Amino acid sequence: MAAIRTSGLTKRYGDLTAVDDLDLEVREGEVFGFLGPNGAGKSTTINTLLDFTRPTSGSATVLGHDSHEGADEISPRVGVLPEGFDCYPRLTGRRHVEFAIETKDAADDPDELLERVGLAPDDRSRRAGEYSTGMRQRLATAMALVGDPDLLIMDEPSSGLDPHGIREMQDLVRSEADSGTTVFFSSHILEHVEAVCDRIGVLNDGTLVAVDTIEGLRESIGGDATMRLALDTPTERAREVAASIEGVASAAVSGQTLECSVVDPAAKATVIVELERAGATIRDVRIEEVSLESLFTTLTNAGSEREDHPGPNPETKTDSALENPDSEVAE
Ligand SMILES: Nc1ncnc2c1ncn2[C@@H]1O[C@H](COP(=O)(O)OP(=O)(O)OP(=O)(O)O)[C@@H](O)[C@H]1O
Repeated sequence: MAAIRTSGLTKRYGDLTAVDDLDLEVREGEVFGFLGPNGAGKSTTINTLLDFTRPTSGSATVLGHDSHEGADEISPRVGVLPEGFDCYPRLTGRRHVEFAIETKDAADDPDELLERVGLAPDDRSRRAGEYSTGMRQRLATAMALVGDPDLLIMDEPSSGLDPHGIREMQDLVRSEADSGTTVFFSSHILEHVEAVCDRIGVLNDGTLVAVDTIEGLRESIGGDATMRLALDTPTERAREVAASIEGVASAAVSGQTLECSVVDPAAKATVIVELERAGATIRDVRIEEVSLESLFTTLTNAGSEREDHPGPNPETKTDSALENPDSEVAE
């Protein structure tokens, strides 16, 4: 069963079509990133799933129930992190979570949830009106986790968080998914999406323009990666070895660097292994992937069409495998 399924979902506001004939499936247990430029229709879609707004036509099911008819069945099983969470300024953070627990008739320990989202014990007893934006976001996340939901719907979960908080949010999303929760979240921050999502859907002007894994999108758009290997002595033999590897489209020597255009991600490790086997000494490896920003720009034409919201810079992302132990080659 799909955790979320929309079919022909359409929402119009007068002449404006915010969501246009959307067919979307989010599988149980996956982390699904919902991307799109400002005004693409992400929040409208989420509001429809949560029955905050009714579609003009089409329908949506959430956890197997119609989003409107089955709202009472859906609501206790869904945790929601809304965009721009409004707190009760006079109530403490802990009281907010206690309130969510009472409302859902759940048996959670508020401090355990607040601990999970990194809200310090002292802060839990402070009035939420005194909270920073990031603290409010952590509080809203704790409230979304109440009742161990089967589905988490998060609108911009990284909003207002510092880099440490963003990392914690990513860990939390992954650990929720590992325990079987489906996570559906919208974001503009592409590197966060890339870090946690199993699949992404890209919405543009209310229309779904792509659904795939990030690797799948890279492949379908034809994004080759470029490997730059700094060698002690970049010989013609080294170039030939690299060029003969399946998945390497071309190889060229420039100064001390051997540059390979790689069409199959698996070929990157082979290039290193085969060059070393051929006696080459590799000093450094740099890999430039087609960045998610670049994919996003290609899919949404964000740069050319929306002068009010300029598109992200379609530059490639550079990783040095030797400097960054998390990069693909080092794994
Ligand atoms: N209540 C409303 N009345 C009229 N138009 C609306 C309403 N809500 C949304 N819209 C319009 O629908 C379109 C989609 O808006 P929506 O908020 O769903 O986009 P979004 O993808 O979530 O954008 P953002 O990334 O900026 O949050 C926009 O053009 C917006 O102005």
